[in-house]
Amino acid sequence: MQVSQQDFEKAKDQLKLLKVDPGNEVKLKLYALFKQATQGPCNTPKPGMLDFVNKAKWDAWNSLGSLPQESARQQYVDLVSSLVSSESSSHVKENPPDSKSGYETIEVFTEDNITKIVLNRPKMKNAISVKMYEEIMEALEEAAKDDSVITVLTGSGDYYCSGNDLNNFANVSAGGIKEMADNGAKLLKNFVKHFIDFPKPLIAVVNGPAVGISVTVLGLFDVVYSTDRATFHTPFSNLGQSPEGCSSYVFPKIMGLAKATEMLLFNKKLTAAEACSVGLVTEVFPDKTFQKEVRARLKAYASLPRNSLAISKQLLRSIEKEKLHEVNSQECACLKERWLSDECMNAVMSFLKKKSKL
Ligand SMILES: CCCCCC/C=C/C(=O)SCCNC(=O)CCNC(=O)[C@H](O)C(C)(C)COP(=O)(O)OP(=O)(O)OC[C@H]1O[C@@H](n2cnc3c(N)ncnc32)[C@H](O)[C@@H]1OP(=O)(O)O
Repeated sequence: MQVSQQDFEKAKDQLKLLKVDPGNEVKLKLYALFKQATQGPCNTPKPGMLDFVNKAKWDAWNSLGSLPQESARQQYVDLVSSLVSSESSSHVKENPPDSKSGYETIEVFTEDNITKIVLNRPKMKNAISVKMYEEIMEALEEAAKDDSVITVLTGSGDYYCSGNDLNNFANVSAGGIKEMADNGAKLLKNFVKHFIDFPKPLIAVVNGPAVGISVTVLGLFDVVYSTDRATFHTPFSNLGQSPEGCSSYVFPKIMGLAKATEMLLFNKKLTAAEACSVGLVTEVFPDKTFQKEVRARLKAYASLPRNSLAISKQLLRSIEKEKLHEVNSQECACLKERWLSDECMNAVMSFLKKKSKL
């Protein structure tokens, strides 16, 4: 049976209304089928090697070969309807009643004097997209001003956070790679600044593995609680990159130069127990009782006098603030250069290639 134009248009509209991100691989497939259905086989010139996004799209479309337009249309409609039905059968979590609305990539709510910021891209292991960097900064600004006593950062799903979303490097703007690196460095510097300057006690509730920038900024938190299931990994050298989040300064101070070197240069992944023994993590809890035990601690801390806590935090942190801003600037300047290097471009390209199974 042929798919009518009406069914095809309906599928297009349904796709726009999907709440759950179908993932890059599926998005590429949908793109390719749509192009094939509307324009026939791929006949445009192949984009350049470094134009990651358009190259991945071109490859996906080209891989459909001479698939008839009618079959592409059918496959497109089938794929959209399978996404719609899997979304309606999956549990799409509603925001809790007191949650602050308007965020796409995080959830924020305040309860018992605690503002909780939850990284909410569980299918992507809470990788930090550009949008998520921006939303976390906005949420921290709001939390700094609201009535809460303490602020908590945690992840949804099985991961705490898989670090920078490597797709951030795929969206090369018209200004080219240099402009992308400039913008990335500005964004990163501002992001880390929000942690350096945060005025209230900031607590990380590390609910699962943590990678990259989600690990490095832990040195700027006041307390880090972790499940025993978590690991702490900063694979910067694997990616041809260099440390950020002030870790080049804070990690050696916390754990000594040798341990910091193992992590930041040689990609050593720490277990939660190891991270605790070197002082990066404050306390580790069995995964089974993690949430319950941590909740009890947080509730107790949040009942302490607000101003006293904020003033004491300033006393503990203010001596280092200027130094931290300086380190942040240096790290971002260094990373900007790294992002333009062959070492980094090849590593990122290899991750994105594997992802889109090219
Ligand atoms: C604006 C620029 C600021 C830059 C700041 C500097 C920051 C530096 C860093 O943070 S460096 C660290 C970067 N992160 C990584 O290198 C991790 C990459 N991801 C992985 O290695 C793995 O995905 C994993 C070990 C985190 C999890 O592995 P696994 O359990 O096997 O799950 P999947 O790989 O299947 O993951 C599911 C899904 O999520 C995608 N994904 C996960 N993490 C990232 C990521 N960091 N960037 C992009 N995409 C990520 C993964 O590809 C899968 O997607 P798919 O379902 O295939 O579409």
